[in-house]
Amino acid sequence: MGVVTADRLVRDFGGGRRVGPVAFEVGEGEMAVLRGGNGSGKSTVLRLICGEELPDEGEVAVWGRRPRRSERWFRARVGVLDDVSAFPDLTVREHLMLVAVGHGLRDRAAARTAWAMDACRLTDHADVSPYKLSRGLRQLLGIAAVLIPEETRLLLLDEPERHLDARARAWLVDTLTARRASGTAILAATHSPELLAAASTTIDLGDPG
Ligand SMILES: Nc1ncnc2c1ncn2[C@@H]1O[C@H](COP(=O)(O)OP(=O)(O)OP(=O)(O)O)[C@@H](O)[C@H]1O
Repeated sequence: MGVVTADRLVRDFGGGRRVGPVAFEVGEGEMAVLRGGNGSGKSTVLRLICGEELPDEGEVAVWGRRPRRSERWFRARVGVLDDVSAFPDLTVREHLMLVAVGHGLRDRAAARTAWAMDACRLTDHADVSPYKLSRGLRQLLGIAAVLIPEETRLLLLDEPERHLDARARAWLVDTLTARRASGTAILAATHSPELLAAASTTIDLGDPG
């Protein structure tokens, strides 16, 4: 069974704005990328896979079940990176601790948080508000939060490379490749040539013109 199965998915916003049909499967240890011009539907497909939107045609399944991001079962297994939002009165460290504790890491939460801050170049910014970070560092905070839970078996990433410099983009590819090697499935919407080159599968949504 694939981790993600999308069967003839269509999302119709009306007025000729229609995404799909698109069909694909992502299996364990695969890194699939959604490629396409601006407005081609990459973010929409990711929202369909999260269950944040429902398809107008076709079907989507995650481990054979209808996805619902609001369900605990889904959140325990699936890491989702989209627009990074934060609590203004919590520090970077406190955000990541919240994620770690929320994912049941308890006595390992502090160590895992320290690991994620180090991996994502956030250690020097541990005690500041996310809103004081540069856009690239705030993006790295979102990536750190997605990487913290170790039990996550599927990562859904909407333009993870956004605002990252060349060094961080190279690090991102290495990190996702390592995560993949441990069996995690990855589906990313991207414009990044580095991620496109590293992917095992490319899902092309074309160019809406
Ligand atoms: N909530 C919505 N209501 C109406 N139209 C929408 C909505 N969300 C997306 N669309 C339309 O669906 C199409 C696909 O948008 P989407 O954001 O999925 O594209 P994308 O490939 O992620 O683009 P980009 O590369 O610019 O981020 C666009 O025409 C967009 O205007």
